[in-house]
Amino acid sequence: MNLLAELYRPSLSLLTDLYQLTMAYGYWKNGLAERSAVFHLFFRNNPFDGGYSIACGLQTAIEYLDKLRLTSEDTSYLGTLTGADSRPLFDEEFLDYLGGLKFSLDVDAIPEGTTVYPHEPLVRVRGPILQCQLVETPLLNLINFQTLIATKSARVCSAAGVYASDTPHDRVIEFGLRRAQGVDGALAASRASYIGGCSGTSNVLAGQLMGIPVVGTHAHSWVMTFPTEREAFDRYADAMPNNCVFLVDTYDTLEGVRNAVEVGRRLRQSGHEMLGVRLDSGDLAWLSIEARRVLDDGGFLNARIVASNDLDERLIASLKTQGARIDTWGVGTKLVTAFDQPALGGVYKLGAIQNENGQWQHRIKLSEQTIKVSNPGMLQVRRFENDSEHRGDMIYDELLDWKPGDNANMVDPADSHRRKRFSADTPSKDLLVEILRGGELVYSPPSLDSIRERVRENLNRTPAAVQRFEYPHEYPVGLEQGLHDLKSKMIRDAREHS
Ligand SMILES: Nc1ncnc2c1ncn2[C@@H]1O[C@H](COP(=O)(O)OP(=O)(O)OP(=O)(O)O)[C@@H](O)[C@H]1O
Ligand SMILES: O=P(O)(O)OC[C@H]1O[C@H](OP(=O)(O)OP(=O)(O)O)[C@H](O)[C@@H]1O
Ligand SMILES: O=C(O)c1cccnc1
Repeated sequence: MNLLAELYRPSLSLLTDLYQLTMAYGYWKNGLAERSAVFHLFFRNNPFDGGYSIACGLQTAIEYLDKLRLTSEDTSYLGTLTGADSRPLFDEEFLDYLGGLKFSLDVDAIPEGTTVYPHEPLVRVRGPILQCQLVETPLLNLINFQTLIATKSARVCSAAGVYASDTPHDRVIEFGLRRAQGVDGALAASRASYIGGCSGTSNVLAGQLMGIPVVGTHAHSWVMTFPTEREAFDRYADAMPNNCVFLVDTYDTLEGVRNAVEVGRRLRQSGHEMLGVRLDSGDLAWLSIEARRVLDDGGFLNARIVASNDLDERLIASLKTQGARIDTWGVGTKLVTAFDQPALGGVYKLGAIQNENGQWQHRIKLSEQTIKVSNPGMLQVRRFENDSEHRGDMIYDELLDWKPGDNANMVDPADSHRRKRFSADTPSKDLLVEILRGGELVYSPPSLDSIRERVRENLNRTPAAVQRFEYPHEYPVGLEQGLHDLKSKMIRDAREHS
């Protein structure tokens, strides 16, 4: 199933910023359109003041790249755009060139579900510079948002105990559709939330399009429709005996749990089991403890306690430490809108460009802040590990001499005095894998469930100190020594000549 193609049946090729097209025109006019370049997509800070992020959005990016070509409707529209003198922005010959363009990019990327860190290229795009430029904005759009939400989801799910071996029973359900940022925001958030560890979504279209399990209880309006809460639960049980999670807080929460127990007994007599109750207001810690007692005393030891109401990872962690007996967490607004940090600041920077003789030339973007200076080269990430944990990631340049299997010496990009060494026999692997070659897909996209499994494996191998919410330990990410030396020289040269 191709989510983007389903949602946007017409071409998505103009889903880009106009400046990508103005530059494309400039490259073409100057005879540079086919000049090879390499760009990297990366972010500079983990979201939510956290210690890690979860790569996400690649499959949607592949769907976009795979279908990429400009239709005659696209080029006709571009032909209507005019400049300050009211003349066309683009000439006909250029529009014909765009219309005939067969995208031929090489794309490498870190698979979805992998833990990733600041400065690491999540996606590397190589090929004619005009093409690299046109895909910048949509790649950022797709990867930034889904990476942000998958990271939020992983944090929420970790807090809820989804990844802990002693609480395998705990679940998080994504309830965000009603408060998400539009239709695509909601669907992309459902996908990324599922990847981050949620067990299901309330969004039925996400279920239909992507096979995400759909889950639903009932609203206060159901209870308010009937003269009494007891009658509302009875009528619901009659209608849906196989899906009974009763919302118990419309009038008096514990009275609501007692009503649920009564209706649950009646359900049992007809051969059905009440699934649980939902709490949606009040002191969720105290009410869940009391609700557990009422359910257990009533003989409903397996009935689940679902809680919702503006939850996020910090509130869930606090409720856990208060001894809350909640085992299913319904999380909406704060998950799908990434409420406390609504955007990931991923960027896309040029690393190298070929000269007219086909030789690669490194490029760098300077900044007042050293940490914001881009990394030159054709970058790859090497992850070093031991039997149980990831130990550090080294960004290296495939155009330089260092090769996998050499001793590794990496330098902290924020502080060149901080270094880390890994001997040649330390187990390690490259994180970026081949996705497209010459515009053709060479990657077998994994299922959503295997991406979820990758998140679990990666978090299991990420040090606990890196995963904690308060002042997380900084996971070591460094530049390979040769790359660090080249970058330092380029900074010195650029500053001398500016
Ligand atoms: N034990 C608790 N510790 C910390 N925060 C809690 C606890 N119980 C509930 N909360 C949170 O406190 C916030 C306020 O909840 P409360 O039900 O009092 O207000 P409300 O949502 O405005 O209620 P109502 O829906 O009845 O208007 C919610 O975000 C809720 O998740
Ligand atoms: O709080 P969130 O994390 O965003 O989770 C979704 C919320 O949406 C519903 O409330 P709403 O008041 O919209 O409808 P209701 O009448 O079903 O409670 C639900 O009861 C949750 O409280
Ligand atoms: O099924 C639910 O309980 C639900 C669905 C959407 C939003 N809030 C709750």
